[in-house]
Amino acid sequence: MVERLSDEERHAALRELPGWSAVEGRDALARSFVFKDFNEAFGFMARVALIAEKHDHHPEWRNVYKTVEVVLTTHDSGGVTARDIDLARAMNAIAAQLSPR
Ligand SMILES: C[C@H](O)[C@H](O)[C@H]1CNC2=NC(N)=NC(=O)C2=N1
Repeated sequence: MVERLSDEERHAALRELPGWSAVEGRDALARSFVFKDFNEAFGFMARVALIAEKHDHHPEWRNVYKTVEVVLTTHDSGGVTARDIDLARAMNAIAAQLSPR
């Protein structure tokens, strides 16, 4: 099983992850992505889904129109691990490709 990150490791990782923050009362990370429209939001989810399957690591997420709310945690480990940091980084990269700011 993958080890949970320490508070220090999690904070250090979050500093390198624009848009992500720690969830209150739970060992998890969260970010909201807002896209141009539903098509972009769903395109984002489709791309992320392929990566999630490939790495066998899946987000908790919710889509409403052009917004995708994501929570990342490693269920098997009961908290945030390097697997969540990797997926968060991949999500930021995909989102940046879809709607560059
Ligand atoms: C059996 C399978 O490998 C596990 O259940 C995987 C699937 N996807 C997962 N996703 C997440 N976020 N955490 C996990 O612990 C996890 N475990």
